[in-house]
Amino acid sequence: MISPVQEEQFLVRWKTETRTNTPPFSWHTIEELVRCLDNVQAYLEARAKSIRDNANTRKRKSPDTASDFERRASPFDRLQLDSRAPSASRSSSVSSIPPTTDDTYNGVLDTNEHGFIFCRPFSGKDIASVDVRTVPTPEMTITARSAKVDVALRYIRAEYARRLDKVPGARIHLFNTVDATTPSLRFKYIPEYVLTEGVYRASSETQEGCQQCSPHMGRDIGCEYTKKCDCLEYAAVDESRITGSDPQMLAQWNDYVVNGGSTIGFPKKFPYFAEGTKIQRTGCLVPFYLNSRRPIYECNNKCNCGDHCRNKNVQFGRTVEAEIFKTGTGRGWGLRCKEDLHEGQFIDTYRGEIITDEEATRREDSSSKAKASYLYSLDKFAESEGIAQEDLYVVDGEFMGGPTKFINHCCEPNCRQYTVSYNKHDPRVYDIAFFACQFIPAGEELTFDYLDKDEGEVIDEPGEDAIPCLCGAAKCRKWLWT
Ligand SMILES: C[S@@+](CC[C@H](N)C(=O)[O-])C[C@H]1O[C@@H](n2cnc3c(N)ncnc32)[C@H](O)[C@@H]1O
Repeated sequence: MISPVQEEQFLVRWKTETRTNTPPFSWHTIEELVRCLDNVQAYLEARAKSIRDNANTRKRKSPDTASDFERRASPFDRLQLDSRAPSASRSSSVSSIPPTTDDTYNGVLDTNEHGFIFCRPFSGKDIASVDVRTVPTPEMTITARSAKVDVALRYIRAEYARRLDKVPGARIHLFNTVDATTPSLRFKYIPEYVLTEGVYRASSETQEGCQQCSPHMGRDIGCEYTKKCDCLEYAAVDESRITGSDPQMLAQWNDYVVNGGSTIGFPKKFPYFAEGTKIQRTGCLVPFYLNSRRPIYECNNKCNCGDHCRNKNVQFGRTVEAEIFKTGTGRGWGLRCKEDLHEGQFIDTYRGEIITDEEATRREDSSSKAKASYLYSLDKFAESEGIAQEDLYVVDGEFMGGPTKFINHCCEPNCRQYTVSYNKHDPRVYDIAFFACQFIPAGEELTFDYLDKDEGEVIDEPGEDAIPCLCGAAKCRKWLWT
């Protein structure tokens, strides 16, 4: 089912028996359109064919346009249809409609609490008139009557900017000197994950806070005695602090190395610099975590250490201003920050709908290969906790999420994503957080490696439909993923 968070409406222009300049229009939800899916499908296929037939005489759109991403966002791809559902070939033909030409918009309509923003069902003359009895709001009528493409694009830009203004945290800007397009309005900015059907977080009762710590344990940094902090129970052991000066601990450690068991009581590695220098900034990830794949366990609101504990960071969200910008290099939109970022600095989390593995497979099967770039499997603890593949959850950030959805891939990236957990007893729901893995000057595009393999891990040969990589790095692998 489509999430009801943002209901989309579609303007249908009805075909009449006789040609008319004032064809009847009416507004419908996708559920209503499904009832006449065969007609809609026939229309889309006819339209696709007509665009294909005319392709030679039309200006070819570069792949660096919004329509490429709009196309993938076909609501039909997201419909869970019952046994009368169209075949796979039907949904793939819907999602493979060629891009519209410059003077058209794909007719997707977005509604919000203020009413309708834009409509333009197809190329040709402006919509001459709309039957106001079938249009839900006066704003929609006015906009529909005056929806020239350039006007519409400005409406869309203004609406997108309005939505960005409402996103909590440091401001997000939109910048495009390449063309008049705006990222799709079919995207809802959400501050937290949205849990969909069949997805459950561990109950908050399972969340423990550290009880032996206090806000002031000498250095005013919260959980500074990492041997004591319960939140760091599963964190990496700081072996450099296990020495012969404490023979009992050394013996326990040697026993642990041979026999395994709990690491409670050993000193742990604190994830962030608690006190800074010019290079090692307070709050930035320490090199051990920066260069490893170890999960980061942050303190939480059940802890005794208080709000200012330095082991709380990602949970407070983005603090740097970000800018979504059109790359102009065939990679669509990208993301950058408006200030310098230090090595190990937290940028933002990845947000989206959390869906079951089964639902992720369904969405992948009914979408293009590029869909994979929005799906993150929450599988960090699968092996250690023995969680079967089908029981894992996946984050889908394509239609709901945050600005990190715009971070492009680079084979020599400047950011990396890390696992951050606030509830060590919940191995299926945790945060994916982006940190700068080197100094990043203001304005430089943020990138990470979509494959993110461990060093030495073998990467499969690219398949026939591998997406070519345009990162331009000296060591570019030439494709995004296999
Ligand atoms: C998660 S999205 C990133 C944001 C995207 N550029 C946009 O405009 O919405 C991933 C998609 O961006 C494009 N992309 C990202 N990195 C790329 C690269 N290095 N080369 C080519 N395309 C890239 C691909 O279309 C990919 O499927």
